[in-house]
Amino acid sequence: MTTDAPDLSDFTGTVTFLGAGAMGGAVLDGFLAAGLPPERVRVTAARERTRARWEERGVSAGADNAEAVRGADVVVLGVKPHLVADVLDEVRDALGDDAIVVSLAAGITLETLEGRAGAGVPVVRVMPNTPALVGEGMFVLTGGHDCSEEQLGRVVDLLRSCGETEVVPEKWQDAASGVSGSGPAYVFYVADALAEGGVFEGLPRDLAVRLAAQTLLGAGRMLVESDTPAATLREQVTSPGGSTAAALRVLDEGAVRHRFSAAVSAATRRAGEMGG
Ligand SMILES: NC(=O)C1=CN([C@@H]2O[C@H](COP(=O)(O)OP(=O)(O)OC[C@H]3O[C@@H](n4cnc5c(N)ncnc54)[C@H](OP(=O)(O)O)[C@@H]3O)[C@@H](O)[C@H]2O)C=CC1
Ligand SMILES: O=C(O)[C@@H]1CCC=N1
Repeated sequence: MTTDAPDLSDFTGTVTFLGAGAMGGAVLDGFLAAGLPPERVRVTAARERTRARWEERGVSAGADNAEAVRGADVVVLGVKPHLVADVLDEVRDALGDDAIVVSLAAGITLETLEGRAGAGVPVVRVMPNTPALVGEGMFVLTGGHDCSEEQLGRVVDLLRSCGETEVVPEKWQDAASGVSGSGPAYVFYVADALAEGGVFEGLPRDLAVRLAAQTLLGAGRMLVESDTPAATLREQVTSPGGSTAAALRVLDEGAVRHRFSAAVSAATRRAGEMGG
C-alpha cells in the first residue's frame, strides 16, 4: 500500500460515481478499501447487474445521473469518453454549488469538460489506472480554470488513499495516458508472455504464472523504492556472457524496446483523438 495514504473513514462529504466499471469501479473499490463509508457513495451504471453489484457492497446505485449528483461534493465521471458530454448535459442543472467534477476520461479536455459542466464549476481532469483497486494507482491530475488550489488539494487527498498522485500541465495528459493509464495492460501483456515462455520450457502453468507475477511485483518495487535507474537495475541482472544477456539479445533483435516506446506514442495519439 502507498505510504502515508489517507484513511477515508472520517471523510465527511459525499461522492457520486457516474459510471463505475473497470476504471471508476477500481477507484471506488480503492476508496472503500481505504475506509470510505459506503453510505457516503452513490453510483450510476447502465446495467442493472452493475448496480446490483454495488448495492451488495452497501453503495446506493441507480440509473438517474441527475438524481445521483444532487448534494454530492465530488462527482466522478467514470463513463467512456464518448458519453462524457451527454452525461454532463444530463447533470449540469443538478450539480450543487460546491460540487467538484472529476473526469477520468482519456482525451477529454478541460475545455470540453468546463464547457459542458457549466460556468464556474470546478473541474479536475485525471488520468488514473486500474491498480487503484489494490491501493497502488497512479493518478495524473490537472485542475481546471475554476478549480482552486484547495479544491484540487481535496481531490488529490481523496486519490492518495489508493495511489500516487502527480499534478501536471494539461498538455502532458495524453502522454500520461500512454504511459500509466494504459501501462497496466502492457505489464499484463509482459506477464502473460513470460508465463507462456515458462510453460513452453516445461513449467506447470500455475507455477509459471506465479513466477512471472512475483517477478513483476518485485522488480516494480525495486524501481519505486530505489533511486537506481531501470537501465542500471537491468545491468545488475545481466552477467557477462550469461543467460540474461542471451535473452536481452533476442529482445533487441526484435526491437522490443523500440516497439514499447512506439506503443506509448500510439496510445498517446489515440487518447488525443478520443478527445475529438
Ligand atoms: N479501463 C482503464 O484502465 C482506464 C480507463 N480510463 C477511462 O475511464 C473511463 C471508463 O472506462 P472503463 O471503466 O474502462 O469503461 P467501462 O465500460 O468498464 O465502464 C463504464 C461505466 O459507465 C457505465 N455507464 C454506461 N453508460 C452510462 C450512462 N449513460 N450513465 C451512467 N453510467 C453509464 C457503465 O455501466 P455498466 O457497468 O452497467 O455497463 C460502466 O459502469 C473512460 O473514460 C476511460 O477513458 C482511464 C484510464 C484507464
Ligand atoms: O484504452 C483506453 O482507452 C483507456 C484509457 C487509458 C487506458 N484505458
